[in-house]
Amino acid sequence: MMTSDSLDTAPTQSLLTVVNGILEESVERRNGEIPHRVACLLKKVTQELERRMSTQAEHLRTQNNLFKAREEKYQSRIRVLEALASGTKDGSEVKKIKEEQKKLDENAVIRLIKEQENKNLEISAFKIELETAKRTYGLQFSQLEEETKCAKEEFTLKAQEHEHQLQELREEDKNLEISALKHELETTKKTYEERCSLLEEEYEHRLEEYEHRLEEFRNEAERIEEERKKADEREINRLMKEHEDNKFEISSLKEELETTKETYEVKCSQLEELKNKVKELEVSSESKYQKWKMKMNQLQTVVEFQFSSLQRMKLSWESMKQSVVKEQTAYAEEWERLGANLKPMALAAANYHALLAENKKLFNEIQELKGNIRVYCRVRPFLSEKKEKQSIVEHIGENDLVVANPSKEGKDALRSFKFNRVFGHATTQAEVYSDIQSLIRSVLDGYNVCICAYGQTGSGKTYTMTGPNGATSETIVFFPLIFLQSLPNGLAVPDASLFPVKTPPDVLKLMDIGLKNRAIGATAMNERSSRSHSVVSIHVRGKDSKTGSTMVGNLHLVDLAGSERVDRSEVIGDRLKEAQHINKSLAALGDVIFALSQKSPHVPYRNSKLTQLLQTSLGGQAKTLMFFQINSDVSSYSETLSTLKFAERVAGIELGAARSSKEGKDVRELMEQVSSLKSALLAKDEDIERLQLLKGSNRKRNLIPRSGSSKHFDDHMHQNDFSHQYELSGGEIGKHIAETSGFTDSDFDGRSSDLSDSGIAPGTETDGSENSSITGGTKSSEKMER
Ligand SMILES: Nc1ncnc2c1ncn2[C@@H]1O[C@H](COP(=O)(O)OP(=O)(O)OP(=O)(O)O)[C@@H](O)[C@H]1O
Repeated sequence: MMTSDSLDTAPTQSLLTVVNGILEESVERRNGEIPHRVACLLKKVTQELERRMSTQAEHLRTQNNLFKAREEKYQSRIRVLEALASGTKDGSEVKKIKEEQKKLDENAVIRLIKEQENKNLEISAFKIELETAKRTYGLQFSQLEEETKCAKEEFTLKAQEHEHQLQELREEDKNLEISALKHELETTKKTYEERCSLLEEEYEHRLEEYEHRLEEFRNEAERIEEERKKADEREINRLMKEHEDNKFEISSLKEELETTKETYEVKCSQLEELKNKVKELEVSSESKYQKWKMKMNQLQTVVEFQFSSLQRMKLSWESMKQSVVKEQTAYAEEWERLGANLKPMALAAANYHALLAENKKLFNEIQELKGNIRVYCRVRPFLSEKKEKQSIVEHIGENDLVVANPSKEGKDALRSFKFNRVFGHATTQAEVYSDIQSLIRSVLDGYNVCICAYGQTGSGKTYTMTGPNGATSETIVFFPLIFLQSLPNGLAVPDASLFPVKTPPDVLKLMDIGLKNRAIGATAMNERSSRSHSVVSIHVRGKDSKTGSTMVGNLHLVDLAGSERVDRSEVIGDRLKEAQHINKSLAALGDVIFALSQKSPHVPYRNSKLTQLLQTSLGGQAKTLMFFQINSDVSSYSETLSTLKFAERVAGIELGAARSSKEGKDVRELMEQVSSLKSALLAKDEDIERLQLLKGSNRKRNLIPRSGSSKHFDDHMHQNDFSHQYELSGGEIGKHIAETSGFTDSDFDGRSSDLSDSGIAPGTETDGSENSSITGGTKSSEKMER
């Protein structure tokens, strides 16, 4: 391998020698009259060249060191790879990489040598050019020297000649001649000096040319050096990058090699294990083969035995087949019989739903006969802006709902209520109407019907009674009333007006006027809170042209003002007064309901105009339906609970069967029949009493006087009747009242024991109820009659 010193510094050295030669010559020339300036210039050039030469030598030494270091690294890498390759069977790959790397390195070195050679050629060309210039300059210089020498010799000869002539003239006319000679000498001297200056000028010119060319050489050398520097840098960068890549590749290869080595070792150990296992298996298979052979023999005996038993089974299967055929025919016959039996059952199942519907109808009829106020509960949906609110209503069934106390947890928090009907959040006005239309139509049959809405403020009473935008034929629940006629009535409400109506739109128009006149105000709980009760009474009178019977029916639509806690509705001033009035009248309604549910002899109807107005609906023979409206948001829990408790109490009121005002021929006949039956029954009762008394007189001494026996029997019946009533409705409801109004358990038990002591037969109860439905009277009124 060539060292960079011997390779790169040689042309610079030769250039320096040339320059030194020029310098020496210049110094010699200086002695022989070469100007001092040229010597200085040459010295400067030499110094510059020396400096550059040393810089280049330094640069080359650094590069050489770099190359050496790189070569050493490659060598060590190769050594590592060789070591790795010798340690594994896959060394061939590493060798291949090593060879590739070596080739790449060699190519790089060859390319560098080529570049170096090219640059050497360039430098030697410069050297030759410089030599030629030097030679030309030397020739010119020697020419000039020759010329100067000739001129000098000529000058010496001429001087000698003039000296000789001067000697001669000295003798003749020494002074004249001397002056002429002096003049000639001066002229010659002048010419010589002129020639000298010309030569000097030429020399200067040549020197300038030389300097210029030297400058050019210098620039060229700089350019070449710059290019070379750049090329070197590029090469170094590339090699560095390559080196980095190789380093990375080698490390990844090393890792791969490590993992391969590990896997190879694991595989080797596994192979060893497998080999051992194969050996073991070989040993065991031999013994197994012997065992299998034995088993085969055994199996053969078993198979032979099985075959013989199979033959036996075949025979028995044949006999079984025959018996199965017999069974199948019997089964088919049985199936046909079953089909015939199933038909009526299927028919019965088809009628089941119809029966269910009928059942419901009958239940409603019984309800009507019992005369309970119908209690409906409707849950108002969350208004759009409060959709995210938590609901206290846990369950809504057709007839029941469960509310949860938000301050309690678990089962203790839940409380269930049963009503005639419960309407959930999604119930529409149309659905409500379809449920109550038969009730409303009964107005046309001469019944008094009262529909009343009760609930806390903002719970949807007005919505239920009139629809979302007041009374319109699309939304109002009660619109399909037909053939309405007004009937004058002395109303207890002052300033109440009575208008004749003929068609449903007439009614709607009046209701609309009434709604507009109704006091409405905004409270914290309802933007359009009704601040008064609204009662719309529709009086209907009709006549059956066929039978000649007449009927008079009343429909009361009562939209109560909201019950409210003034602290929650945040009312003040007039609103507060309104709220107090509203609450007072509602409290009066509560008192009436309480008295009725307890069958109190005095019912305080006269405590408020509202209860006075509703007297015929609550205590008379009307059909009454009360909507209890509730809000299901958590903040309304206490109001909702008290509304539901109140509703529960209302459900316990027995009004007796509603009585129609229709009185036709058939009804009159029926009434007559009933009264004759009643008198017959009374005669029979007296007979029984008499017989009982006779029987008793035989056993006891103290005879009961005949005049008091009837009264005692009446009392007995009275007691039975009361107990019967209590059992039908009071027992169940009594419990609720006990919870809501401080009715104690002992009271309740006492009444229950009355009931058990009475010993009334179930037949008597049935007789009693049939009686009341025929006469249309209530149970209490029946008692009075007796
Ligand atoms: N079933 C329902 N579906 C949709 N919105 C309802 C329903 N019930 C009530 N609302 C709405 O709730 C708000 C309060 O209803 P409404 O005015 O009928 O209550 P209210 O019980 O009559 O109140 P107040 O006793 O204060 O007069 C109204 O905006 C009404 O439209």
